[in-house]
Amino acid sequence: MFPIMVDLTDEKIVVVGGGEVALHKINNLLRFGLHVHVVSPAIHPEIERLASEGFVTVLQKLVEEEDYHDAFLVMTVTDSKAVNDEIARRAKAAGKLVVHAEQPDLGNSTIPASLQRGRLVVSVSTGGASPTLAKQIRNQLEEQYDESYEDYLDFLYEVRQVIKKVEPDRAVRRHLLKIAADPIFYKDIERREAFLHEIRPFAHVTTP
Ligand SMILES: C[C@@]1(CC(=O)O)C2=NC(=C\c3[nH]c(c(CCC(=O)O)c3CC(=O)O)Cc3[nH]c(c(CC(=O)O)c3CCC(=O)O)/C=C3\N/C(=C\2)[C@@H](CCC(=O)O)[C@]3(C)CC(=O)O)/[C@H]1CCC(=O)O
Ligand SMILES: NC(=O)c1ccc[n+]([C@@H]2O[C@H](COP(=O)([O-])OP(=O)(O)OC[C@H]3O[C@@H](n4cnc5c(N)ncnc54)[C@H](O)[C@@H]3O)[C@@H](O)[C@H]2O)c1
Repeated sequence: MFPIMVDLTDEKIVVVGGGEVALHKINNLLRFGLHVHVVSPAIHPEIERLASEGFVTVLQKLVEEEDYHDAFLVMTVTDSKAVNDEIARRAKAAGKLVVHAEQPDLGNSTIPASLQRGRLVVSVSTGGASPTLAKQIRNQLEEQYDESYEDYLDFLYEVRQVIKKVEPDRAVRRHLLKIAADPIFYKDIERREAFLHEIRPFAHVTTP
């Protein structure tokens, strides 16, 4: 399995099935600010609530191909293996990302356990061996990478944007970016401001 970050902001995501597992998968997608389409005759009350708040669009019916033909990502989480298999087969043939929540090798993607601190995302996959272990490792990492990383990553992002703008020389750019990643800037917030102050004056200089 190849790890990759995918921007799903403007993509259609369809979850087929509206039970407990669908709810879990939907909540995970919502954590990343995504909108989700759900197709299922039975809908978990919590999914109904999310729909009433506009986070989820529900089609309360048995799934048909037209419900996911324009989707980018399809998750099959019904309690019918035959239905899950059929959707996975068709959606994969149509070149879509497919998570088969019951038999992962019939899809082409799986969801890792993840933690998010602003721009920092850490995800853990066990290749289907043990989602529970993935969750345990994620929980351990959650303690190491606490909420303070959110601001720290914003600082690093800002530094990177400024340096990319002001420094035309690749070697110098790399050197400056390496300095920015010194752990001292994680620990000492005042130094962040000082560093930004040092590099910012050149930010208005544009290269022709
Ligand atoms: C990581 C996480 C992400 C998320 O879903 O958000 C995730 N599953 C989570 C939890 C979890 N899932 C299950 C249990 C019960 C214990 C157990 O069965 O082990 C628990 C534990 C719990 O709930 O505490 C049952 C289960 N899961 C799968 C099957 C089918 C099979 O056997 O492969 C069955 C059996 C169904 C049955 O009983 O028939 C399949 C998949 N689950 C995956 C991801 C993908 C592989 C990721 C990897 O290996 O690293 C994969 C392959 C496909 C996919 O769904 O993407 C999330 C935890 C993180 C979090 O909470 O944040
Ligand atoms: N990947 C994971 O993390 C994970 C974890 C646990 C279980 N599972 C698997 O997920 C599946 C669902 O589990 P659950 O507990 O949510 O089941 P559930 O019984 O709570 O929900 C099943 C849902 O599928 C819907 N459904 C059935 N046929 C349908 C059809 N033709 N079209 C659209 N929707 C249809 C039902 O209306 C219902 O909402 C099971 O196969 C289970 O083995 C996966």
